[in-house]
Amino acid sequence: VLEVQLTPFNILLRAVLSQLQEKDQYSIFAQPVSIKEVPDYLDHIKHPMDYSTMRKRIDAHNYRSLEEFEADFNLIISNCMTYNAKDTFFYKAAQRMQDHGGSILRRARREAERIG
Ligand SMILES: CCOC(=O)c1ccc2c(c1)NC(=O)[C@@H](C)N2
Repeated sequence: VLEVQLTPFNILLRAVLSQLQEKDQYSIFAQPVSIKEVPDYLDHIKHPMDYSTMRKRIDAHNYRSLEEFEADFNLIISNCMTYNAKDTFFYKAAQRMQDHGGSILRRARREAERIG
């Protein structure tokens, strides 16, 4: 059985990830971009990231700080804005996700300070 240690920090990260995913109403950030669907994606994007990969990193205790978690979130956004042109549905979705994420992460930072 996957023994995932439930530290307060890990519980916080999982809650923040769920709040971010709630804002991804079309689940375009939920899984790695499909190389079948987007064959040239890895020619442009050297560090792909998505929410399922972040969830794996939480369970593997790969995040030692909220900053490291935020860096992966920002990677999702920057990859999307790099690969997709400004007038696309995807680019606009990344802008909205960035706005929503900003306030979610600000609240999380205060909570992380509180639990120490
Ligand atoms: C089934 C077709 O799916 C896609 O082409 C596709 C699906 C999801 C995507 C994406 C493309 N591009 C992106 O930049 C990130 C944000 N998400």
